[in-house]
Amino acid sequence: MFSDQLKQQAQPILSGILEHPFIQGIANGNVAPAALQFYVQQDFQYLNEFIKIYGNAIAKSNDRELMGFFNDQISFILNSEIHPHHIFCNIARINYEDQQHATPAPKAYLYESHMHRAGETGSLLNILAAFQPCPWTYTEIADHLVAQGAATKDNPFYDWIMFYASDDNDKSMSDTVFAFVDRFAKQASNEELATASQYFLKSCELEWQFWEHAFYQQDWQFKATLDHAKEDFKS
Ligand SMILES: Cc1ncc(C[n+]2csc(CCO)c2C)c(N)n1
Repeated sequence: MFSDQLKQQAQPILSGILEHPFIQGIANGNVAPAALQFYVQQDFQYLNEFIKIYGNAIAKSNDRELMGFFNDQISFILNSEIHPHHIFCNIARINYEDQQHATPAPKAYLYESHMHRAGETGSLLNILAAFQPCPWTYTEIADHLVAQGAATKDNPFYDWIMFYASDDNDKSMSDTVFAFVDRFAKQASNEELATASQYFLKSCELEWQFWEHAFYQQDWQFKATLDHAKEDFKS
């Protein structure tokens, strides 16, 4: 199946994510507050873009099942994804509302642009492939942390891990997306599959880059220039 092929192709990137110092920090309950804060600031912006991309995806969908799926994703982001953000904010001792006005940093900007670009191709296969690493890598991260015994009650990230860990009784969100991907892949040419695979793998790398830029707080070199320019237009 195409989804199995995608997972296999992405293995080196997935290993890189699981070994990333940010994820290791979650495993041992110790991540620098500055990294958590940068993550929440950037993720808030990233998820806003995600909602718009899902909205566009609904406009391209022709069946109610897919429309319902995208609708569920939007609801999930609006109503549930705030929970893991609150966990990071509590650990970093920062106020969530204060983190919601950041300028997207270069890596987040690239990831958001990549998603929009997938949308612009007009192909639901490309859109689903580009967005799949979002639920997939998070489920893999959480399940990996549970399997390595990191989800203990004394770990401050316990609730974060359990939020994303897959539930035995429930088909995970990630499996649902892979099922849609396979459905569209059946009607696709080899060339279309190759394109979708590139969208998928680049999003996987951008997931890695997202942890990386938060861990090291990588921002625009001339961020002060950007921010000063914003001030110039404030009345
Ligand atoms: C950079 C980044 N990637 C993935 C997620 C996790 N996530 C966001 S929405 C969603 C459900 C799928 O629509 C999941 C699992 C995140 N918060 N930030």
